[in-house]
Amino acid sequence: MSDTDTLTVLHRLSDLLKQRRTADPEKSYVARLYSRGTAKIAQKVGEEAVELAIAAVQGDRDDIRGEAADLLFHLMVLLEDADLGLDDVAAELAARENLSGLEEKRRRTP
Ligand SMILES: N=c1c2ncn([C@@H]3O[C@H](COP(=O)(O)OP(=O)(O)OP(=O)(O)O)[C@@H](O)[C@H]3O)c2ncn1[C@@H]1O[C@H](COP(=O)(O)O)[C@@H](O)[C@H]1O
Repeated sequence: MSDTDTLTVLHRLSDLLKQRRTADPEKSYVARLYSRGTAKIAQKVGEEAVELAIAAVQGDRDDIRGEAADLLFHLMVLLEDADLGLDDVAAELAARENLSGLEEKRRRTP
């Protein structure tokens, strides 16, 4: 696998986000986010999601790519802050395989 392979990049970032838990907030953006707390991290995820949504509507693919990276990065910080990782999310998605979203909604709605 190459250094830019999708899963390799995500795992490398995931490992870095773990290491940053004990880093100096003066020297690391991620450590600063952790030190500002869960509400601040959640706020950043919300902001980045809105920025991505706006980029999607405007339709500039470079902007969409950049904003999607910002959102994914901050989402991974949020997961690490919650003691969760991409593996947990992948397991959730795997459990949903073979069940259509429409069928899931039908089962949920009385
Ligand atoms: N992928 C990213 C990444 N993407 C975006 N960002 C930062 O996210 C910030 C978002 O910009 P904003 O203006 O919204 O942030 P802000 O001004 O601090 O926000 P407010 O506090 O004012 O709300 C910018 O500072 C970006 O540089 C990232 N910072 C770090 N990483 C990765 O995380 C690693 C560890 O980073 P450090 O912890 O800083 O060493 C890096 O090596 C990168 O791999």
